[in-house]
Amino acid sequence: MLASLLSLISVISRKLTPESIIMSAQRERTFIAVKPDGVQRGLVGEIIKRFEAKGFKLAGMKFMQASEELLKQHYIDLADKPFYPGLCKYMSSAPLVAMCWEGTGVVKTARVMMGETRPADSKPGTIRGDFCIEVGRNIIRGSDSIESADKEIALWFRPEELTSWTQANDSWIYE
Ligand SMILES: Nc1ncnc2c1ncn2[C@@H]1O[C@H](COP(=O)(O)OP(=O)(O)OP(=O)(O)O)[C@@H](O)[C@H]1O
Repeated sequence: MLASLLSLISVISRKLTPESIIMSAQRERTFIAVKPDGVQRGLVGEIIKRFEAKGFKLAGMKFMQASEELLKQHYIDLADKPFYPGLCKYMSSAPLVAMCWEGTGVVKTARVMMGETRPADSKPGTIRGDFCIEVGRNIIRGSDSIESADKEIALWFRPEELTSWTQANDSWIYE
């Protein structure tokens, strides 16, 4: 009886540490997609490996062929660019992997890990710096701000498709 009571107190106190409450309030998420060229070149595992090794948590993932309408919505801020129609058509032409990653500073850090839009400007060690040479086939997409991340995650995922790392179970709570 005493042992169960102590165990219950231990579980409650682990769940309600000030750190876990702060992490829950500060949870940051970003939208990442391995583009059709990244999927076709077999780079999905490599990209997931880099994000996991860095310490980010995968909160959602789907392998899908997106509609051109979804891509037009996703890239709406680029609607006046000459490459916009081709970009939306290409991105919807074959399966991609849409992901939601979570962790402190994930929006900014993911952009650093990706490299620059133009592969030629991307340093070795970044995803685009290591694996591609064409701007129109630059393997990966990542949200450029917390506001875009929120919009993009809502566009690509239903809430029930995302795991909440701070609530799922004991071993998933950040400490
Ligand atoms: N000049 C260009 N010609 C062809 N495609 C381009 C050009 N500039 C950008 N793109 C494509 O459009 C995508 C979106 O452009 P954006 O300026 O938002 O770059 P990004 O934020 O680095 O990339 P992404 O949005 O894919 O994460 C680029 O990743 C690239 O694939």
